[in-house]
Amino acid sequence: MLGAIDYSVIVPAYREASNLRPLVTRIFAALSRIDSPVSAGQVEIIVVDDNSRDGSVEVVQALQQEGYNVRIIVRTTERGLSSAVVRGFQEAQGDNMLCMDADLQHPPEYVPQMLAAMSPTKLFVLGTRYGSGAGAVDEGWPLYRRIISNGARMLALALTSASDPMSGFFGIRKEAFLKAKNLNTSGFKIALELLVKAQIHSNAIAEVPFAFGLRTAGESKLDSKVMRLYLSQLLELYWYSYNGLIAFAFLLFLALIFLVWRYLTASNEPMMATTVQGGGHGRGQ
Ligand SMILES: Nc1nc2c(ncn2[C@@H]2O[C@H](COP(=O)(O)OP(=O)(O)O[C@H]3O[C@H](CO)[C@@H](O)[C@H](O)[C@@H]3O)[C@@H](O)[C@H]2O)c(=O)[nH]1
Repeated sequence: MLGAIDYSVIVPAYREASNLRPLVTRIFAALSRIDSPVSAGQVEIIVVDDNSRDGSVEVVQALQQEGYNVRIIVRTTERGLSSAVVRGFQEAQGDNMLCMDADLQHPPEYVPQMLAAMSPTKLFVLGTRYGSGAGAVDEGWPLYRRIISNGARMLALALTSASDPMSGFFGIRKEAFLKAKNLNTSGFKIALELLVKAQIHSNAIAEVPFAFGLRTAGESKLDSKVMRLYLSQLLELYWYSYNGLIAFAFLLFLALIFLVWRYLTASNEPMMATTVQGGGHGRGQ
């Protein structure tokens, strides 16, 4: 008979069929080690999949047959990373809830330590890619990815004392999650959203440095839409935290960045002669 589930690991997943088996088996192998502070029987894994139709359901069913405590929620009417995480938290049985990517960039071997770091006084655990003990964050990343990642992190520094609010490897206690109202789930950065809206103070955050792995299967969903969503989420959080004036200053700052970006990209574009026939749908400049 299964004992009480104290810990829930939520895995948002879109087209991650090839990563689910190694993810689940490695998590439970880590929990089964003699030195694990949390035992495997206390843990459930919930995969929240947005109708990938890539065999993910069958992989999870096979793992269930083998005795792993894992289930999959398939959403057919909703899409998006943050809303998938929130759905998983809503379904979780455990009072301690961890979120991690399916793609093995968040090492499954850190799961026991991350779970055990949560307590009634440590309401939030953050897997951080910065600080001592973390591997080189951006090793192997292309330059543009490094600039985006560091720029995004700096813009969030005024909202939280957490060292890596962009991280998707984090945990939250259920009582803190329930305190967060009006969550904006349209973007990718649900950890930042929860840190601000659940009003997590710095002394309630436990940080666990980890080495961010490289994705070896499947594809990243990071694109320019994700970045736009992040900027609008930041604006809303500045408004939420500081009210009008600073949010307005931040908006001006964003407008300035946009203008500089337009200027730089326009000066790199080749000169082209464009002929638009009458009635066309060209985006005139
Ligand atoms: N259900 C669902 N899952 C999604 C969706 N989009 C992405 N995911 C899942 O969310 C996880 C992260 O998505 P990636 O596409 O792998 O993200 P990334 O670009 O590698 O971004 C990583 O770095 C960020 C910090 O720079 C992190 O914030 C992010 O969580 C992730 O770790 C993966 O498990 C992916 O399958 C979606 O629309 N729906």
